[in-house]
Amino acid sequence: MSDLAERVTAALASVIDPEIRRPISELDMVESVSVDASGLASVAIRLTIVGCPAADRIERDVRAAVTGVPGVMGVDLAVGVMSPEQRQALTDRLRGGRARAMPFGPDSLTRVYAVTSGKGGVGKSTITANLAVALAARGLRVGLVDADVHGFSIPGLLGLAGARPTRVGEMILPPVAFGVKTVSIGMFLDPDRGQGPSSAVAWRGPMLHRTIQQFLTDVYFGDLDVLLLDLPPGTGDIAISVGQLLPNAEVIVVTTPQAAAAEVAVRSGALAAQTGQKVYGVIENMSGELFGTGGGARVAEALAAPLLGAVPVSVPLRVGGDEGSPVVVSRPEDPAATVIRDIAGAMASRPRNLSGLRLGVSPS
Ligand SMILES: Nc1ncnc2c1ncn2[C@@H]1O[C@H](COP(=O)(O)OP(=O)(O)OP(=O)(O)O)[C@@H](O)[C@H]1O
Repeated sequence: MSDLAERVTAALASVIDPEIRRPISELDMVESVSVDASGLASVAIRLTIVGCPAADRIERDVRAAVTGVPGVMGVDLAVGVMSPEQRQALTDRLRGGRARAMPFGPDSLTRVYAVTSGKGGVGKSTITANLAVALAARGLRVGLVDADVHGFSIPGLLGLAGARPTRVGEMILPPVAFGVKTVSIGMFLDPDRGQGPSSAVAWRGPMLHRTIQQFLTDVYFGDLDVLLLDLPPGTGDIAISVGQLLPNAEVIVVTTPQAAAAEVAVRSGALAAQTGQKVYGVIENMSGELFGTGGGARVAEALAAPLLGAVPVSVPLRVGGDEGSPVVVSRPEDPAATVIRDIAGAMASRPRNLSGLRLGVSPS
């Protein structure tokens, strides 16, 4: 290969597949590169699937990268598609040669947080989405699984309403918003077959268990620093499934300040202990004049866990959710955003998960 062709190949390493988030050169997507005497670069790339939604972007980025190499006078770009065998080889490689297995078990370095609440409407999904975005804004690699079958509010909160994951073979590539790789049961419902959020409520035990397991196994998150799960409120099947599938997950309990809410929140936090999970902490939401304060502290005390913060009632937080523009990035100075960013700061400062390497030293 000529020097110039080598430089073109090196430049292609700067083109990142926007879904898989790795350089296309690492993904076997660069088929061939040559440069003729006149400086015309002929580049052939192959996309993972036909109709790849990222195709335009990849093409544009390839052209820009190649044109930017000094000495290149023009680009002749051929775009093809991987064969099923090539695709299989790629998905095998992305999995690190492992068989289909759940990558977030006890020996993974990813910190897994399951966010739960005693009842609906306390702002659990809003807090989870903002925490995820705040963590990603700090440079962490963040995944978010919306397992709230009664709500599916995460896609809307992140501006991903209507987004669909891309499938590469049996691998599912999650849409990314605000740096957060996001997957929701809502993304797999087929409205043409009458499936929608209301029909999903009828899903019970085994099917939900399989779905969560599939999310955790088949969705390609890559190496994550943090995985957040938005659980349905209460102590239902999903919470139990997550407890079984991810005994290493730490639980975050969201509650409002009122006594009744606090009581049920304690119950959902206590479930964590039964499945061997730890409660990382409690977040009081909608704290302040309107609803009072104290629920969070009571729940924290009952669960022997810290109160991570009290998020005040905030119009920008709600509006940001309605508009799919999380307040932690759109209005970071908002008081609710500040509290959530502080909680994310504390989470981000924890080392990677070393629960597999317990030293027998209690932190308290
Ligand atoms: N601190 C807050 N200030 C003002 N509005 C808030 C606050 N937190 C959440 N909300 C609003 O409360 C409503 C419920 O929030 P959200 O959907 O996040 O609750 P949830 O606990 O996840 O509910 P469910 O589990 O039933 O889906 C939303 O309209 C949201 O914008």
